[in-house]
This record gives sequence, structure tokens and C-alpha cells, in this order.
Amino acid sequence: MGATGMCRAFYKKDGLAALLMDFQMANSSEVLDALLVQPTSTGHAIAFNYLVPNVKGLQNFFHVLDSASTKTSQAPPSPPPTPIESAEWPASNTSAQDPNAVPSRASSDINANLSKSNTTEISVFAAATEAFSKANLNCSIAESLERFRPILLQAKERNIRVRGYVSVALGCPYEGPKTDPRKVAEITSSLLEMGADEVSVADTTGMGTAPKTRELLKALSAAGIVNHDIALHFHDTYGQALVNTVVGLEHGIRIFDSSVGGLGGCPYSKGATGNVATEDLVYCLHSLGVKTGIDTQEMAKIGAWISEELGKSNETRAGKAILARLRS
Ligand SMILES: CC(C)(COP(=O)([O-])OP(=O)([O-])OC[C@H]1O[C@@H](n2cnc3c(N)ncnc32)[C@H](O)[C@@H]1OP(=O)([O-])[O-])[C@@H](O)C(=O)NCCC(=O)NCCSC(=O)C[C@@](C)(O)CC(=O)[O-]
Repeated sequence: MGATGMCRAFYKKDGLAALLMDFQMANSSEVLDALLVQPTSTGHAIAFNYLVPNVKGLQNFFHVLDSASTKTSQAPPSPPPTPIESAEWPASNTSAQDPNAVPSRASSDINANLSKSNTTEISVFAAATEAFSKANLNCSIAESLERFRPILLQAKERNIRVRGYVSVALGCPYEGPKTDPRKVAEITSSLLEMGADEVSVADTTGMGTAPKTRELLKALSAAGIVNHDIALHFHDTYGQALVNTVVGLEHGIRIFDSSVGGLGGCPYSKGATGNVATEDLVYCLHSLGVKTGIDTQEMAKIGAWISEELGKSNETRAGKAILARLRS
């Protein structure tokens, strides 16, 4: 996940997905402009998240917002979001054996959930080690937090939601696997005190294990950080993302980052794979009885499709297994 826009939602096979191919070519401003000027109706509100490393990035962001609103105010009114016409939801006879079969729902119920409006948010991202902060932001941790202060102030003045990240929270490619949980808690608290709406604590390198995740979460709670201010962002480089997710769930965390097909990764964390695949995360959550409202079969199809379009390998286990069953 470079400085391009990052959408925290899964895509349907329509206009927005076509834009995704441009992610490889377009820069953040072009992607955001297209998302604002040609909003994709998916039936659910989507939060589009724009990474902002400094004030210049914020100015670029505001410039796109302001020019897009000029374009749309001059454009003819866009048609209302297309309701999902009697979507063929899987039969209601959800098999007890398959916790991932999605029960059928009356289409009126689905249409009632049509997105009111998408939202655009920004993200600032600090690191829990000096070496990664230097690599990723070309400054110290303290300097990065000072850089974020005016960004949060200006974003709040315009009622823009801000997500903070703390990278390398469970292991650093430069300083090794023992990131200090108290340092993570200190930076998380600073971002929240500056006004961040939530902080995603990121295992950028995937070095996190269940015991380390448990220790980190205890340190965050001991620092007075409440669970609903936290998201967890697990890369699956060592295959530990799902077990770490369960540790987070048991601790009371309810926001987890993922990427369809396991796409993504961080250019400054060599060898880091993408985030845990959304298909695997959702399959795991459903197996624990969590209701996500996500149709795992559709999810699996989208993951396979976008991985192929981007020429990336599809990194999801559950998604590939679901597709194999559908094709058998
Ligand atoms: C922050 C800088 C720019 C500092 O980089 P720097 O070299 O110290 O910046 P500078 O102020 O010296 O400027 C250098 C040049 O960049 C330009 N510049 C300066 N700022 C911007 C901007 N915002 N947009 C466009 N251009 C910019 C600036 O105008 C100048 O251009 P020149 O005068 O040489 O022609 C650089 O370190 C940077 O771009 N860092 C971000 C890299 C990145 O995208 N990393 C991945 C983010 S995702 C991530 O971290 C993972 C996470 C958080 O998602 C979760 C996880 O951890 O898993």
C-alpha cells in the first residue's frame, strides 16, 4: 500500500473496480478525483481512505476535494445509486455445516441499506521504531508526530475523519521483532490526543505472534486506550494474522484491516506480504459466529478477479477453496 488512495471496503464488479486497474498507473490525487466525480453505487457506504504523509499531502487532498466538488456542482445530478435488483442471494437453507453460507434476505431489506453517501477520510502514519520512521517518512518519530499536529487540526476544521496508523507495532524490518509495546501505546495515545478518530495498530512485517499480540493489547489497555479507538492491521507474512485476529477479538477489538486477495504490502518493509486476505478473515469470523453481512462467495469471486486483473497471485486460502467448491 503506497501513497495511493486506499479503499477500506470490498469492491463490486463495476465502475469502481475498473478504476482499480488505474491504481497501478494513477497517483492518489487522480484516484480520489475519479472516486469523487464518478461515485460508484455499491449499495453500501464506502469510506475512501487517503494516505497523507505531511501537510503538502493534505493540501493535495483538499485541492482534489475542492476541485471535485466544483466539477460535481456543475455536472448534471447523478442518478440515485442503483438498488440491487432482487439480488440472487444464496438460498435461505443455510447449511449448518457451512457457517459461511449467507442466508437469503428480502431485496427490500438490501435496498433499505443502500448507501447514503460514501465518505472520504485521511490517514496519517507514524512508526513505532526510529529506523522505520526514517525509512518511511524520512524523519524521526517525534518529528512525524509534530508534522501530524497541523494536519489533524486542519482536517478537523473541515470535519474530515482521520485515521492514525502505528506501523511496525509487532516487529520492525530494521530493528527486529521486539518492538516495545509501551512505545506503541505512547504513540497511539499521542495520535488519539491530537484528534485521530481511531488508530490502526499495524503489524507491518507480520512478525506478530499470539503472545506478542496479547502483550501489546495489554500495554494499550494499561495506557488507558479504549478498545473502540483501536483497529488491528495484520500482514500475513508468517501466516499468523488470523490467530492474532482471534487474540484481538478476545481482547475486545472489533475493527480489523484486510485486503481482498491479500493484496498490498508496504514498500518500506522488504518481503512484507499484503494484509491478511479479506476472504480468510471473513471466513474465520463467520466460523466464530460473527455476523459480517459479507457474502463470502461474492468476496471470493472479486478476489480472484482483481488479482488476475492486477497480475498478482491470489493469496487467499479460503477464497480459493470456496471457488473450487463452486466450480466442482
Ligand atoms: C513524507 C515524504 C514526502 C518525505 O520525504 P522528503 O524527501 O523528506 O520530503 P521533502 O519535503 O524533502 O520533499 C522532497 C520532494 O517530495 C515532494 N513532496 C513532499 N511531500 C509530498 C507529498 N505529500 N506529495 C507529493 N510530493 C511531495 C516535495 O515537493 C519535494 O519535491 P521536489 O521539490 O524535490 O521536486 C516521503 O518520506 C514519503 O512520501 N513518505 C511516504 C511513503 C509511503 O507512501 N509509504 C507507504 C505508506 S503505507 C504504510 O506506511 C503502511 C501502513 C501505515 O499503511 C500500515 C502498515 O504499517 O502496515
